[in-house]
Amino acid sequence: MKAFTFQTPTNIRFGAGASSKIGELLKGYKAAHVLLVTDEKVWAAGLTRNAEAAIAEAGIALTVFDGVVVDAPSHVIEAAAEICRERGVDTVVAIGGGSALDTAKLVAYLAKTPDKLDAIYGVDRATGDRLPLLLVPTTAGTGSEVTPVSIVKTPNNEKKAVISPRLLPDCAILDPELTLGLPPHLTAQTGIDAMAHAIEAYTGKIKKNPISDWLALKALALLSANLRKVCADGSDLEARSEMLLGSMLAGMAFAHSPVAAVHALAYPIGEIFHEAHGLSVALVLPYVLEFNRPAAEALYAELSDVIQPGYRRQSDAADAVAFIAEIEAICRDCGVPGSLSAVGIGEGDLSKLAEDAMKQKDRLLVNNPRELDCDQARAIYASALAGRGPAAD
Ligand SMILES: NC(=O)c1ccc[n+]([C@@H]2O[C@H](COP(=O)([O-])OP(=O)(O)OC[C@H]3O[C@@H](n4cnc5c(N)ncnc54)[C@H](O)[C@@H]3O)[C@@H](O)[C@H]2O)c1
Ligand SMILES: CCCCCCO
Repeated sequence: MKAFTFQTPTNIRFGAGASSKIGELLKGYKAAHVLLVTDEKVWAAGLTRNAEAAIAEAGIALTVFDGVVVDAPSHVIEAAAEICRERGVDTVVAIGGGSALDTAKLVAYLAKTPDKLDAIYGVDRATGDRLPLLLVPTTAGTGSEVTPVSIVKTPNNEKKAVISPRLLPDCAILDPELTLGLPPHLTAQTGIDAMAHAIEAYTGKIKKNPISDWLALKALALLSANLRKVCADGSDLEARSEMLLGSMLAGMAFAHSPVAAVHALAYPIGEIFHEAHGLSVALVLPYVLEFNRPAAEALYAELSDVIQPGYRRQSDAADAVAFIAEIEAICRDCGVPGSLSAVGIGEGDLSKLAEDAMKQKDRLLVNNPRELDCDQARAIYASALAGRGPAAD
């Protein structure tokens, strides 16, 4: 068996109402002044209320930073880190989606180690200390609460990654009650992003390992069994719980066997057309899988009865086709638009999208089960523009 390493937060608290118990946890981290990182919508929805009450009950000072902006722009991260330094914050808590979690990870780091963000983009370049960090996801989701990754939007609208074990939190608190109010379109997009994490981790060419495989398989089983349910009825707490667990397991999986072409082709849609990350992923997912199929047939076949428990295995070829058809059906059933045209993308945009996707060659595309060049990336976008149906070869 190939050698591998595995790293994940040591402290995970999972359960309905878990965020209400954050006060005792913070006392354990000797917190005296907490910065709560969230965004206006999450705050206005009352999702931080229980945590704020618990922090007050514990006699801990609190500064609320509700300035998180989607895709974690660098200037927001730097501003919040400055607030920490100015006000003597000693602990960072985030309650929100991936944008809030990614913001908080770097706020906790930069508040303690005043690096320049430009100096720490990439792998293992953030080597300093950070403030104690607790992450509470409200989408299911990016899995950012258990990954060593923060994705940052730079001033020139590029998405850059800081990848360092320093970004893993001291504690991940998963409270499914906080996801109950996630609207159906966000539920679908974030759930499909989580499925893409599991699929790409499972087919990762370089770092796939037995633990990332087990995590990806369990994640995919949980996510595919519950996504339609929570899109139809967001009040289903058990289904929401399984989605949150699935997205966390998918995060752990891709943290060790990184994502690939689905994400490489999704990023430019977010950067150029400012579409939400999850939607960008969902718009290209079936088409990238179809492109990969010749090289990933056996692996996709292994996933065919994971996402459809009643599916009877036939042959790798047939099972891989069935797997992609079911992913396509999940996207369709959960309301994902069937064409890139739904977000204003036209034929004239495809070359630029493909050129930008190729910028992820060294970080993401290297993990893809099938090599792809710029022309093939453009052809995949063309298939995604043409809409539901077979993609490019
Ligand atoms: N660090 C990682 O490992 C990792 C992995 C994947 C994606 N990401 C990044 O995460 C970001 C996407 O995160 P996301 O998909 O969770 O969305 P998000 O954090 O950008 O939030 C999207 C919207 O959903 C709202 N929202 C969040 N939770 C809600 C709730 N429970 N009820 C109602 N509204 C709610 C937010 O207010 C926001 O308006 C992107 O920047 C992406 O690059 C990071
Ligand atoms: C290694 C880069 C991780 C990307 C996270 C998914 O957007």
